[in-house]
Amino acid sequence: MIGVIGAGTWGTSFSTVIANRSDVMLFARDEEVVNSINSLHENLKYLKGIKLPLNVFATSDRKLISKIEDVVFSVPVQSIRQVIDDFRPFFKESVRILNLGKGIEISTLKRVSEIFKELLPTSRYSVLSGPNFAREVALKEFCATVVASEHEDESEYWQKLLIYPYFRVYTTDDVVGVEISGGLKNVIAIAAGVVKGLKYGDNSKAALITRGLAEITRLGLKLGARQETFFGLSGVGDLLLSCTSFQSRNFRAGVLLAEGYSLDDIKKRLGSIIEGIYTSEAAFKLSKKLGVDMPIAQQVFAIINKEASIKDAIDLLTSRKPLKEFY
Ligand SMILES: NC(=O)C1=CN([C@@H]2O[C@H](COP(=O)(O)OP(=O)(O)OC[C@H]3O[C@@H](n4cnc5c(N)ncnc54)[C@H](O)[C@@H]3O)[C@@H](O)[C@H]2O)C=CC1
Ligand SMILES: O=C(CO)COP(=O)(O)O
Repeated sequence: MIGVIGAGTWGTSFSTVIANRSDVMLFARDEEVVNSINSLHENLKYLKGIKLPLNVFATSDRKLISKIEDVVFSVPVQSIRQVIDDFRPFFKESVRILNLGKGIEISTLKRVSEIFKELLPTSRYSVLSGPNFAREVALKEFCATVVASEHEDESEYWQKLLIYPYFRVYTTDDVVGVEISGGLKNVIAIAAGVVKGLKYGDNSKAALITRGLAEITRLGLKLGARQETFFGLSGVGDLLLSCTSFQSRNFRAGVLLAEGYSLDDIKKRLGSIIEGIYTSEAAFKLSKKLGVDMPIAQQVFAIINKEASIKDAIDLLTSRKPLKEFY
């Protein structure tokens, strides 16, 4: 039995992948979600219209995690600290963790691996990230993804468990690179949505994605990541996906910002987490702290923080001083 904490869109969809090889216990905090999964085999709140395999069960009883060795975390990054705390009394000491969340904690500027190291130092941590829209995965459309762990046997454990003809899993030991690329792509996806909402052309879109990748890579390298990771599935793969598709909530949030909707309205309309809103603040703070030039992320945060209008932000980005392409 594998445990999945967070029965939102991705946690529910990901359970269908695990269910190819193992029973799944989904931990939800919302009784309505528990009941709909157990009685209808469908998560009506987060993944309506998708029938779940019969070996996916749900519960709100945290104590049941004490019987489980392998735990997948699929909760928004700003809530992870709280959720670890809630479950901590019940975890096995050497619990194996696979994190699916994409982002950076604003209050500490920590990546998720660092939060786990702080709160559950004896756990065995891996992170999975890549171009994987939840609904397409649940529909078993082919995709690829990457699992990163500092310990090869851990990433290979998850690879063996999850890989399936429609779900191709690669491994790497570059945890920093996968966490930074997966988290930061959401910020650039908001900017890409703004560009789309303003009806800019395809040249603008390509420029934004490429320069977005350049600044994500600069931050990653400063934190010790490897350059090649940014050309991989969690890097350019997920960035392309999220910057070009209305399936991305971050992209849609950007479109709605450009159309003049307030942040509160956008959150209500989309109804599930828009990680880039929060990661833009963490990126802004990290870029200042580390002295890394991240002009697009900084302007996304300025728009979200109401320090700049969209017009001001674009004026500032397009009138920057001439630069070498890589610096
Ligand atoms: N939806 C997608 O296609 C993908 C999402 N992700 C990432 O996975 C993470 C989760 O995303 P989604 O499932 O889409 O979000 P969601 O908004 O659909 O679901 C979030 C889930 O976390 C739970 N949650 C939130 N705060 C909590 C708290 N304090 N305590 C307990 N539970 C809490 C919610 O009840 C809900 O079940 C995000 O970091 C997202 O970027 C990654 C790949 C694909
Ligand atoms: O991370 C994702 C796909 O890989 C999901 O993107 P959004 O959070 O923008 O919907």
